[in-house]
Amino acid sequence: MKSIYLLGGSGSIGTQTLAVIEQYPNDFKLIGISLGNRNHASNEVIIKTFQPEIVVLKNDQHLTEYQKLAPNTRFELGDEGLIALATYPKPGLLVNALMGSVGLYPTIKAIESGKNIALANKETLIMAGDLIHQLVKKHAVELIPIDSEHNAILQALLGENKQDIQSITITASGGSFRDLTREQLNNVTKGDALKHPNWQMGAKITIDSATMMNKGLEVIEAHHLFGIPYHQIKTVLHKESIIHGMVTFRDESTKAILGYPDMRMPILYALSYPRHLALNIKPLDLETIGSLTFKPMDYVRYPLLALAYRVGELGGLYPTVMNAANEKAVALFLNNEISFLDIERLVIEAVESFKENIQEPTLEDILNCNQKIYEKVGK
Ligand SMILES: NC(=O)C1=CN([C@@H]2O[C@H](COP(=O)(O)OP(=O)(O)OC[C@H]3O[C@@H](n4cnc5c(N)ncnc54)[C@H](OP(=O)(O)O)[C@@H]3O)[C@@H](O)[C@H]2O)C=CC1
Ligand SMILES: CC(=O)[C@@H](O)[C@H](O)COP(=O)(O)O
Ligand SMILES: [Mn+2]
Repeated sequence: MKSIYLLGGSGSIGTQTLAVIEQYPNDFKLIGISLGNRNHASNEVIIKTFQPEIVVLKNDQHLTEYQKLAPNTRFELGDEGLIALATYPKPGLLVNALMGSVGLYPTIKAIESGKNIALANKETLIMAGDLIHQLVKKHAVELIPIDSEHNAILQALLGENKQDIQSITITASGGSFRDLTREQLNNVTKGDALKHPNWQMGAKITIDSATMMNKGLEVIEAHHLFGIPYHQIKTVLHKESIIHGMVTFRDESTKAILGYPDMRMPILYALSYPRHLALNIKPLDLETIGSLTFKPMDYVRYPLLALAYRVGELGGLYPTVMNAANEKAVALFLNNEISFLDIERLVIEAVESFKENIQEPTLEDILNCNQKIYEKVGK
């Protein structure tokens, strides 16, 4: 029985992780969970059903009601609560399904407390990939990506020798505006942007997918997860999202991992790694799919992807600047304060005007930079 801790249990990845855990009551036990504010009724069901040892809430709004549902549960609040969960003194696997830069510090504390990590929160690696890499080594824990492309590449790399890799390829759906020109992007709405063609995801990543920032973040994420130089990390437009990731070896043979766009698959693999357990979903039917299509990535149409490669190469605090500017710009867009194209304008401006790089930043440098940029962007 594997003990599971879940940060961000009320979100898209969080609720799908709970669905996977429920399917395997003899393999996984939920020990701790953090829940947000978005759905009180659903929080009640989760607390009552799983009776976790520790529950972290954003605030005390419904605390007494929740306490009645789980009298033996320890309840904690806010950012300190996230750390209490990450450092809970029992081993296990921590699934980080928080959205945004808030995910970094709890990941670090969980690694320091010896927990294995199943990481959906890609922002952690964008901001502090080098530090995380060092800590994972020092504390001898596993870091397993949940992000679908990286989870696929992890599978394709099993049993392979790193020296044999020629390149890795991350597929991109193109997002909600993939059929529009840049001119047409002037008139798009938030409602349109939130309609991803293939995946049901939280609002922030759905917007990142529409701007192609998501692919940019994923390129940097892949660099840190697999230790592959940027020039060996490729992206390709693949509108079906059936192939998630590929590895090409130096003899040109290529391994690809396929599956319908359903995050329960990479989530279960991260929980059961390196085993594949059965999952009760629609079987992959290539005869019905018929054909898969690919188009070269267009860096003029998607300038944030080009920026991400540059920022990744620059290193230091640059990825944190790009990530913080993007997180703030997307929040402003979702709050109807800026237009869709303002997102990329604000991110590019933040990176271009940044002059205080530190090549090997400490955690404190990273957190300070993140906060400073977040506060500045859009002012
Ligand atoms: N959704 C997907 O299919 C995929 C997501 N990812 C990555 O996984 C991560 C999570 O994405 P997703 O599930 O879509 O996001 P959601 O917005 O659906 O969920 C995020 C979760 O984090 C919580 N949260 C957000 N901010 C805070 C905070 N300050 N303090 C405490 N809790 C907080 C939310 O609480 P609340 O309920 O209050 O909102 C919610 O539980 C992101 O990094 C994303 O890029 C990667 C691949 C696929
Ligand atoms: C499900 C997942 O991993 C997302 O990160 C996905 O990749 C988003 O789709 P895009 O290919 O449109 O970015
Ligand atoms: Mn992805």
